[in-house]
Amino acid sequence: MAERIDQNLRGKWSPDEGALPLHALKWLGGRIGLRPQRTPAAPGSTLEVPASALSEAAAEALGAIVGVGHVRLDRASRLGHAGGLSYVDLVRHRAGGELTAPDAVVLPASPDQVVSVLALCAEHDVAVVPFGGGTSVVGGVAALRGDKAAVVALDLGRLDRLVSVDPVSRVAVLQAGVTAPEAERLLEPHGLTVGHVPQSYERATIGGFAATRSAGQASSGYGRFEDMVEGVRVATPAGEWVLGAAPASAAGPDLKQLVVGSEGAFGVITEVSLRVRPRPAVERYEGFVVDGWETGQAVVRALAQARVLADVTRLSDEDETEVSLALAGGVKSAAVRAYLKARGVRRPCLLVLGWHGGSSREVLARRAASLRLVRGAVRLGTAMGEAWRHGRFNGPRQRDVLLDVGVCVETLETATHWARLSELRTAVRGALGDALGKAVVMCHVSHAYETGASLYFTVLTPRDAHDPVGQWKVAKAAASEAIAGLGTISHHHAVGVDHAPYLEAEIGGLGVEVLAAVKRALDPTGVLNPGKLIPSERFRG
Ligand SMILES: Cc1cc2nc3c(=O)[nH]c(=O)nc-3n(C[C@H](O)[C@H](O)[C@H](O)COP(=O)(O)OP(=O)(O)OC[C@H]3O[C@@H](n4cnc5c(N)ncnc54)[C@H](O)[C@@H]3O)c2cc1C
Repeated sequence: MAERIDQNLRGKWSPDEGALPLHALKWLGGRIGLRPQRTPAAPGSTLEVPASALSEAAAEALGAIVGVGHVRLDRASRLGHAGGLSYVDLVRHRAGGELTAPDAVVLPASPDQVVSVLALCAEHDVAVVPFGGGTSVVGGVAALRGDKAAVVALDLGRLDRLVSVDPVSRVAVLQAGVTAPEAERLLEPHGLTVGHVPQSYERATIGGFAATRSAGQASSGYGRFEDMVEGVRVATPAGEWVLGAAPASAAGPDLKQLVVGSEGAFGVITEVSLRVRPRPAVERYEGFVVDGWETGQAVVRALAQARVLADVTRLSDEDETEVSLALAGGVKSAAVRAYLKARGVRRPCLLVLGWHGGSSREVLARRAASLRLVRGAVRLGTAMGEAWRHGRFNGPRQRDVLLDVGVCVETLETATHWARLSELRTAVRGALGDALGKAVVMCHVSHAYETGASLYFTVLTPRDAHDPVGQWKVAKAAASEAIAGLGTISHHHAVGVDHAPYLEAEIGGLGVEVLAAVKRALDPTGVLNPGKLIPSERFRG
């Protein structure tokens, strides 16, 4: 667990050294006019961390609950919990902007300890930022104190157990701090899987997924994370709350769904009861290319509406397909381009489909049902599908090396109904292009529903060396304005700080009031995650 507290990993995703290949640098030079600049990944000693504002009395009392060694006031621990992993967070850790560190890091070892910590923090006027994997990209773990005297990061890494497995009902209870790979490792002997595979898989936690309504790459087959949540155990300053007595219930509104997505503002999720599935014996991934975005989205819509989506269904637009081929480089991508040209595909859009099942027969039957609707596509076979699977977690590493050479590289996401999907995509691309000038704006659909789909954008542009944070903030605001009214401000990254100003436009003033009222009931003095989810001015503790 201790290795998770590593400030060096706040400036990049992984400690592995890597460099951008020459062909990719050349391509970026031509496409966005990049002139490479060096950015240190972890300047370490140059970052300023002010003296801790946590009172001695509070630190001692916290130590009495969690153990003295588990209240950390040292610089490395505090820097290791200063913010999440958005582009702006990474830039700040590379000394490109102001960084706010918590006054201390507190590591409870049990749900009961979390309840006691919250009561104590309320008594000592200390804000609490629940911290899972710290992979938030919307400011969800920013160390904001609001109107409190101090702020601590509540690292849930010691809540790392598989509590129980009910193989008959296919329900497993996991503690909140269990990371996704660890959850799979713990469930493997039972022949079970969670099936939640976001790109942040390697570092994010079960509690974080529940707190943000996360969606993984296989959401078409396994569902979004909230679909998997059977129950939650939550610590709040008002006491413990346990929800989820049955798989379905008409006992009033579904209160567990009020906790799921509450981003640490209502309580700290300490255990999650999850619907789990048998581990697939067979997984088959294939690549296809369709001609143009409109054709591609019509195919995905047809699959969704006929309810024959593959477990992984991912459509890249022309720009994303071009970048994938350009950055991959080599003989193979040149051969693919030549082949597509020969087949008359003018605007290649890559479609990756992946089916899971208990046997080859089952997988092939599901594949056949899907492929009946994938008309007019060029098949690139399992090699292309497997290449995608092999590189499915490479995004954050590629981001590290792009950052190293001075690229502003960030993502944002939304969702809307099919009838508006293209309008929304055009609006966001236009807003980002206008704000950033020479930029590549890529887009893909990776979560599809009968009535609509998500859109996920990745932006590459030369970084403004003088004000990298301001450069992205302007672009992000422009994109958020474009989204408002056409789609949701977040399909799966959550609200955090970044999207809080846009929440009211989506859920209405009454909606914000309802959230504030729930917070008042569970967290009357407002110690939990100030400034996240509910804008501070709308909540008075
Ligand atoms: C490179 C990269 C790729 C990503 N890809 C995806 C993706 O494919 N799909 C996706 O959905 N998201 C993705 N994300 C976003 C992020 O990984 C998710 O939001 C994830 O669910 C956060 O989990 P975490 O454990 O890191 O939570 P954290 O970042 O630690 O916390 C997220 C929020 O939840 C709160 N919180 C954390 N744990 C608890 C708890 N136990 N109780 C109450 N509140 C808590 C925090 O205070 C914070 O507000 C990505 C992020 C990165 C950096």
